[in-house]
Amino acid sequence: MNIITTEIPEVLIIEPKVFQDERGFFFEAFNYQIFTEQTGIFVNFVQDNHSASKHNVLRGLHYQIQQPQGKLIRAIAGTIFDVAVDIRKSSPTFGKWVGCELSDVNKRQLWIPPGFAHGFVVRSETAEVLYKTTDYYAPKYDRCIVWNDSNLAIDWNLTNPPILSPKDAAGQSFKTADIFL
Ligand SMILES: Cc1cn([C@H]2C[C@H](O)[C@@H](COP(=O)(O)OP(=O)(O)O[C@H]3O[C@H](C)C(=O)[C@H](O)[C@H]3O)O2)c(=O)[nH]c1=O
Repeated sequence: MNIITTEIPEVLIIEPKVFQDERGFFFEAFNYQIFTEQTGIFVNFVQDNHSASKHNVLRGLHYQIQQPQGKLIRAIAGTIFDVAVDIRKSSPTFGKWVGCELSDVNKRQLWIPPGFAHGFVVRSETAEVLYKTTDYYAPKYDRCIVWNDSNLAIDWNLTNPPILSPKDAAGQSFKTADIFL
């Protein structure tokens, strides 16, 4: 497993060791012992999520005001641009974002600890995303920061306006977001 650091020290890009042969490929998508030994992060994933999206769908930026979720994200089909925003008020990188292309080709994963807003946009025709979370879904604590917030100024590199859920289209601005972290 290869670990690539990002401009936010706690957000990591993980490249699994992939075994290719004439049949195809195999890799361990998650191994607790290797993950903790190589990252020094002790995680307890309690939920596996799976979403499928069309081209140019943008999901996010979501965060939780209580029971914040850490996430280990990967695309098992297609390509997404995955973004993490540091919303930890005490953090030296508060308000900073990092993005990474995740795809079924690069098989990269993104580790985003609790305390971040998360979102992604689909760059391929369709994409299927799997992600593990360190806490359970709690809709009453779910919040959304609007994807194109001018203070965050995330470069989604879009050619057309994204397809959003009504919830995401009505997201808060970063400045008015009720960030508790
Ligand atoms: C997230 C979630 C959703 N749901 C139900 C609630 C809705 O009826 C339906 C769709 O939910 P939502 O529109 O919130 O799904 P996404 O827009 O993909 O939200 C996710 O997208 C961004 C990228 C994230 O990082 C979060 O994991 C999550 O907020 O699934 C559940 O039953 N359990 C869950 O854990």
